[in-house]
Amino acid sequence: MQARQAQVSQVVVTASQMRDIEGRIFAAGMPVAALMEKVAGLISLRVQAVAGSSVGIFVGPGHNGGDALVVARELHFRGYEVWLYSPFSKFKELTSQHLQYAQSLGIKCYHDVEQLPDCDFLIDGLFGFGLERPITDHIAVAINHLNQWGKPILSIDIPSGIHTDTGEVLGTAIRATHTFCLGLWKLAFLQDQALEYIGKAELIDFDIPGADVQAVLGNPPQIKRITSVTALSTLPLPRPAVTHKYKEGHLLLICGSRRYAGGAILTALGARASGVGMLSIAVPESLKPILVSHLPEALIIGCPETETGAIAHLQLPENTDLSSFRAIACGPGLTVDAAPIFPEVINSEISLVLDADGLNILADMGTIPTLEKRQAPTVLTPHTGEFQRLFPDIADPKSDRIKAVQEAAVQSGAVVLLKGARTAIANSQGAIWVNPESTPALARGGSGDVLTGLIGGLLAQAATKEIPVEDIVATAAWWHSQAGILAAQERTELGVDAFTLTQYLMPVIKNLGNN
Ligand SMILES: NC(=O)C1=CN([C@@H]2O[C@H](COP(=O)(O)OP(=O)(O)OC[C@H]3O[C@@H](n4cnc5c(N)ncnc54)[C@H](O)[C@@H]3O)[C@@H](O)[C@H]2O)[C@@H](O)CC1
Ligand SMILES: [K+]
Repeated sequence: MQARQAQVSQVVVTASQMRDIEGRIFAAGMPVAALMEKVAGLISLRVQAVAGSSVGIFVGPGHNGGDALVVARELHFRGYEVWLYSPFSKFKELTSQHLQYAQSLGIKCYHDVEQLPDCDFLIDGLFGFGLERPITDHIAVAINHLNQWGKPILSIDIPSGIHTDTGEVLGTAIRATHTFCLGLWKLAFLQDQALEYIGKAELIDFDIPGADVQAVLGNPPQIKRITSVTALSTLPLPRPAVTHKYKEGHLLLICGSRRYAGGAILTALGARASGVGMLSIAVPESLKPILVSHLPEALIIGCPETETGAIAHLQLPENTDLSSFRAIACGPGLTVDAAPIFPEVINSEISLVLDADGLNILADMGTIPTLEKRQAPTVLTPHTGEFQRLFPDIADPKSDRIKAVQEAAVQSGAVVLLKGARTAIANSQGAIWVNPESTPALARGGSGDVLTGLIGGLLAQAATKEIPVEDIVATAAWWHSQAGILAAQERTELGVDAFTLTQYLMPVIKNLGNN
């Protein structure tokens, strides 16, 4: 049972994949009406957990409307006052039958939204994954009207008007306070632009057979949600009983400038929290004392600096070159004046994480031709603005972030992590991880630096193991956001400065009982 839940919670589908999965279930003999009855029964149980005794239910022409009508009937029998609103005159057959039966029970159906009586909450069953074109005319007017009521709205499957795959608003959309996603997570639930319409999201598992999911999505599926199970499986825990510091990875950070000393410290604290065996930090010479005072365990490499206080060139200790390290993380606080060190960094033959000014310098050099020279794995961690500078020829990440990050990874050969409310990570084969939980508390200067250090530290520890780089990057993204969530729970969303965030990384893992 738990294994099934763990599997279902990782799965993400598009509308067409959901339709194919549904088609297989029906072809195998499950009656359509029986499935609707089962699913809507589960929804009505969840609805009853919401306060209120009178409900307005919006009914669409397809099976989303059919679900809504079964819920209406169930709530009616449970003693709720139920009113229906439907602007349609034609319905799919099953939906039409449910409407007829609901009306025979005395449940009123209004065609004009203005006639719908005042009620405690609303249920949206206008459109599900069958929405195929923008909502216009009187339906759009009605949706805008309902949004202004200020009542809780519970959407069935997806808020009506949201594109199931891209999360775009097609014309207009219901702003739900709560959405019950049916069967499997739809892609829109992982697209930033849909989040403010979805409200609190909940999956209603209705026992879709794993074989049907696998037959349609493949094994492993191309898009996966990161969960605590997937994240923990790649963490370097437990450590082997016999080991030593170099076996647990040696990470080189290249970061900081006279102007941005804090970025170097935060990156280093993120790396420290990863548990990495050895940490070396290359900074401009003048930053050395402050780094030493914050990270007494690290080896601080003071480098000659430019007039502006950036690293002028990498001056590694004697008998050391870049191949002495297992991974490099480079960028936070560097300023673009550190560009002259880049050819050496890019030519290194170990895993490389680039962030912040590291990405800006890469964009100036030309992302794709520059990365072609690299043999070892590269990880890029842009936010939307950096992404657009790195990949000016790729479709706007604002309209479909998941497609954009996928294209960027395929074209560049790098593992690309696109930061956002739902951070997405893609590899060069187009496989994607999306982080399904985060907090706006992390929208704060310096939290990205912490992530860069954390990714670098985990990569350095994993360098000799056969864990795909994108899995490690996904784990770091999950860990980082869970620390933000935990910190926000204890300190509010205003209390999660980047330093505080570093202090919550360990408790996340400890809470899971895996120390
Ligand atoms: N996938 C599954 O396994 C299950 C699906 N069920 C429900 O079925 C839904 C999908 O049902 P349908 O395929 O019937 O699709 P929908 O109910 O989402 O809507 C499709 C209907 O809306 C019309 N339509 C689409 N866009 C429109 C627009 N912009 N303006 C006006 N009309 C528009 C179409 O012509 C069609 O009649 C799911 O979202 C879910 O609620 C559940 O009943 C049971 C299980
Ligand atoms: K809906």
